[in-house]
Amino acid sequence: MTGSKVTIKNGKLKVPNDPIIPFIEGDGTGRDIWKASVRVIDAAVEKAYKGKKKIVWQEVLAGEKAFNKTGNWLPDETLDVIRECLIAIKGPLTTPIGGGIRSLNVALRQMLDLYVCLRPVRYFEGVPSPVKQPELVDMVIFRENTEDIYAGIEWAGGTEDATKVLNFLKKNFPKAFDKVRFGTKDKVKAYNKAARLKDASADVVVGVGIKPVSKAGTERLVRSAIEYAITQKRKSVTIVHKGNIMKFTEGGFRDWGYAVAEKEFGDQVFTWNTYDKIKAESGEEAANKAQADALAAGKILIKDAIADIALQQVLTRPTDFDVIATLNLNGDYLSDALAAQVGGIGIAPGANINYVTGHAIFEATHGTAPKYADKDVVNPSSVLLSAVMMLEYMGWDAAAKLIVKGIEKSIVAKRVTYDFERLMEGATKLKCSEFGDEVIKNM
Ligand SMILES: NC(=O)C1=CN([C@@H]2O[C@H](COP(=O)(O)OP(=O)(O)OC[C@H]3O[C@@H](n4cnc5c(N)ncnc54)[C@H](OP(=O)(O)O)[C@@H]3O)[C@@H](O)[C@H]2O)C=CC1
Ligand SMILES: O=C(O)CCC(=O)C(=O)O
Ligand SMILES: [Mg+2]
Repeated sequence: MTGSKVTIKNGKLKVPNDPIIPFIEGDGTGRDIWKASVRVIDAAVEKAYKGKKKIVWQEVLAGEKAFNKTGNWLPDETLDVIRECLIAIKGPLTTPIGGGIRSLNVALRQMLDLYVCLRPVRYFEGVPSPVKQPELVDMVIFRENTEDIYAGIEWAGGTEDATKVLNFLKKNFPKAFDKVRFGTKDKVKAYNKAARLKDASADVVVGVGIKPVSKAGTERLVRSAIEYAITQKRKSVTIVHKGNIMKFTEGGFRDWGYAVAEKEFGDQVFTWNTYDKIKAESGEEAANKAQADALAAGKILIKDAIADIALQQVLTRPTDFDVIATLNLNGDYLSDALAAQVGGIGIAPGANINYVTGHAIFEATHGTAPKYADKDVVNPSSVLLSAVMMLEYMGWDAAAKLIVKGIEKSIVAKRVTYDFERLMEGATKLKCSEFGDEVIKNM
């Protein structure tokens, strides 16, 4: 195989003119999207650099294609190649619900310790939206990508392991165990009797999960979000959490987040913690003035919001949100919900990054959309914009800009895939591959 590897030295990426970039095609619609996208990426690089730069694609297997060819859902070789080459791009991979294999997407993020799931959400002119002013939406989600529910510590209800965990709780943390509503036969029986249920089974079947959230894991995520806000000249970082209910995981995330902001970024930021302190000591007016002065001086505002109200306010007051730092599950919900405001999941890109090792896998926010698989109809823009993020990460901004230009012009001309066409008046419906052609034409 020709091509050279991307390397990293002293935290700086070195990208050759012929970088080997591993790609995973993906399951379901991943197949359609990849075919359309790779042509667009190659065309943009060719147009921007006239043959001086060229990506050398190397297919690596994961998901159904890997299983069918090798009997392994995620072959070691795939990990080895991505580890070596640093930067990769992937399509979505199917995860069964309830049982079966655990998520391969999550496995890749875990194994390469890609702790930031970066999902920018911005409006493109002409995109159909259910909100009145979608152009006000410009947010960047930093979603923690290795802890919380992604740690995957769960035991299936009714198994020996779940019983062991429940017995451990019963013995060591009796008060906590008491809160497990149907954790004993007596509780199940008493309820069934009171409810006069015919099936008076007293089986104890409780699925148990543990959600770890660490100080170190929180700090590296929030640090990355603040560094991004500073370098990209953003106005605020909002820590989104559910710390009122889960005090030591989500609440810990909030507190450690504020602490790392104050300790490591000192006079570059102004936090709501500081605001509260000034308010307690000198009153509200003084606190308001301190905050206004700090923002006028270009400091980044570090604030927080509880997750449920945050989901409402990103919709009703989008300008209050800029960079968002949040835990895994909140970030998962937020990224799909926010995508809806700016045209939907068909135009929602993302990246999974470890800023220390330089490893990064770029991928759309959406999944495999199985009902559309192999029909050549879905919108490839999420993967195309993920490729834009990848090219920017590589420092190939000129090629990135061409893809954005191509997408923008295609949307303004109302030549779009089904997801946009069904919401736009007078639009022409294009297939996934035809939209790819249109973007190339418009670059
Ligand atoms: N990173 C990854 O690899 C991810 C994988 N998944 C996996 O994908 C599978 C399917 O998940 P599901 O919950 O159905 O979510 P999906 O994101 O796959 O699809 C949900 C809906 O979103 C719309 N959609 C998705 N992709 C596109 C696109 N490219 N263009 C236009 N519209 C699109 C379609 O809406 P409509 O019906 O309105 O046309 C589709 O029915 C599951 O196995 C899940 O685990 C899920 C998320 C991420
Ligand atoms: O891995 C999966 O199947 C789902 C992942 C997901 O929803 C996401 O990354 O947003
Ligand atoms: Mg998701």
